Amino acid sequence: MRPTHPLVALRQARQHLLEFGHCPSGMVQERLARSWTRSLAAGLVPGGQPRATDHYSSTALRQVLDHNPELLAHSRPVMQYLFEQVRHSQSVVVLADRRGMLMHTLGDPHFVDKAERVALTSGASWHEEHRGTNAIGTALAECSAVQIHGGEHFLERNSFLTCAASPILSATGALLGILDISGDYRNGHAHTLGLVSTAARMIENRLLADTCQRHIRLHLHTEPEGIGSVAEGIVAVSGDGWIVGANRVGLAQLGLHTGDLGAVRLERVLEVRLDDLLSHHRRRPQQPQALRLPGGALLWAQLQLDASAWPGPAAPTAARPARTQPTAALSTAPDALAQLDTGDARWRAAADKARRVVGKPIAVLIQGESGVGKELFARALHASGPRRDAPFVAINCGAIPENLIEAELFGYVAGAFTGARKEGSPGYLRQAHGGTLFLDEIGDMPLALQMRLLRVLQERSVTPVGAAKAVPVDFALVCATHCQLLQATEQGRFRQDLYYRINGLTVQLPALRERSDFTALVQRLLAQLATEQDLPAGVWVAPDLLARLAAYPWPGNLRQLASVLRTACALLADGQNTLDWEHLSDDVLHALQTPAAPGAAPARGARTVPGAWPNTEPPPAVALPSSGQSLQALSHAAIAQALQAACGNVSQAARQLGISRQTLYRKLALNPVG
Ligand SMILES: Nc1ncnc2c1ncn2[C@@H]1O[C@H](COP(=O)(O)OP(=O)(O)OP(=O)(O)O)[C@@H](O)[C@H]1O
Repeated sequence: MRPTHPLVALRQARQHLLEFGHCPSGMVQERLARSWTRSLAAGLVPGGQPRATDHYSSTALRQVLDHNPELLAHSRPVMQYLFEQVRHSQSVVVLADRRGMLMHTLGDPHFVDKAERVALTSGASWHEEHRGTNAIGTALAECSAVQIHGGEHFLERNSFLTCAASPILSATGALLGILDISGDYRNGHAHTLGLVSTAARMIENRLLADTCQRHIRLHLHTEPEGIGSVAEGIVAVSGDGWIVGANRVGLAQLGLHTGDLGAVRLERVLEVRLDDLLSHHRRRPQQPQALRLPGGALLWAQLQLDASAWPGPAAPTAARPARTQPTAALSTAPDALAQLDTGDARWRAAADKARRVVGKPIAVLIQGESGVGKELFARALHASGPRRDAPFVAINCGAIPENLIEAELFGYVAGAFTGARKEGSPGYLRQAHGGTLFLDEIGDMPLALQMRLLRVLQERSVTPVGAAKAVPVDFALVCATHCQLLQATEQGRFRQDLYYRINGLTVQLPALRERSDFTALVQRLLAQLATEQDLPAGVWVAPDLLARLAAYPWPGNLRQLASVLRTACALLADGQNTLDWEHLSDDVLHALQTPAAPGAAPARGARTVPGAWPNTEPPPAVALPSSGQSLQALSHAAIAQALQAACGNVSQAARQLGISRQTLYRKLALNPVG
């Protein structure tokens, strides 16, 4: 909204702020008062210049562009459309990333010169810390649409501007960036905020359709004619009925918060079963269906399914014969893997590959560092397949003492050995009959047992210890390892014949530092923790801390991240919902407060948030590696920091890193810390 307070009131409020450090209430909008106070606290002076670190290098800009391909791709056409609407009004249309760095601008040539003078150009930071109150920075800080007009800007040099900005959110509610229109304040119009907010909604809807293409999408509106308009709600539902994504309207229509995503089933919020929705859609794909909210209100819904993800007659555009994908299979097919999908392309490629062999007699080998989620992936694979109602039996081959592993795996008959249970034991392999056997850390299995396991897999039967007869077994086999098994076979530590038997299909899960969906993962973990710790929904991480977490190399991967967030949630005071530095334990603080070397670029393939740590803390005791060093070096530095923070206590350091003591010893054996 264009401000209604007169210029005089604005001047008096600013004077009061400078003299007393706060704005008198009622003089200016609360949101503006908060933003001015933040600007003052950042050390800015109204008549002064922006902070020295207000412009990123071209390398940093390139990295930000590389990290946001989907946001850019979906924003560009909308920005072009927006630009056509404001073409002759001396304005620029701007897209900024989630830290306020300008990624793309489209400007009226008459205004571009002026805009460039105040750095409304790619690479400039419009974070409040750098430029004080401004629409981009304030929309980021408040996570809501904002219009800042003329003298409301904190820095006087920006007071010739009028700017309207709106956040762009992901399908899971994570802040992705800011869309803004900035122009000469004399041409300011109250409608600009509505225009920019609508354009941001258009981008969000395109992004949602893209990231949730494997899911069933419900397009919702109170009028059937409203479906397909920018005012529609969109809700993404997994194959087994969980609401996994939504736009803001969709959340509001169903009375949900972003924290509910992934934690609430569709039938809890709409009086309908997913099967019924699908069967209506199969019969009349173009016709919206009327649904009731629990309170009785009516909502119209139309389903959208992607032909590639939902082949068969249910997809309106699918041309496959019904026989290739029976109708019943569509309505019952659960996709537990899709529920774990938070948008990383490498993870998704691994899941897509694995999905194709579910239900087939092909053993899957999951490779990846400790804590990347191999077991969770295996469980989801099991839950997605035809054996999902039978047991999933997980065994950590590295955790069972060598002298017990044979009996534990193959079972034993009564009195087979001293100390054996009187009634004998069927063993894990037989317990998995009909279901899935998950052998974790398969690389740690002793050589002698590898031979016996190979025989079981070849003969599909198991002979318990002390028994004379073999018992038939039938299970799907999924193995996992943190080491390169092929290398272990070359070194004679792992049997080659077993390697080929368990490796029908290998999938490699990316390390957390290599993933591009850090914010979405944090959101997912927080939603789970909110349920686990009975916290109110909507816990989030302060942007600065989030940026710092995103830049940390996470040697313990998701396990470590989950553990840090769990502790932080537990430290939240009543009524607090923002996780910040005060909610971290000291060892984590120490590790995170080690800033990257100035201008340091991450190693190839690493996910980074360039310039994420503008306020450098005291210099590190153990410096992180600088530009060009490998991921191993980053991980090694994090281990060194953790050990230093724990005064050499390996158990404590392992806990902080979120890895087992065994794994830490193994890492230290390979790469000792001085
Ligand atoms: N997609 C995910 N969403 C939420 N939490 C996850 C996800 N993946 C992993 N985690 C968290 O990370 C922890 C470790 O996951 P998991 O045990 O599957 O990893 P792993 O790779 O099998 O580890 P290890 O190699 O040490 O056995 C889990 O307990 C869970 O807290």
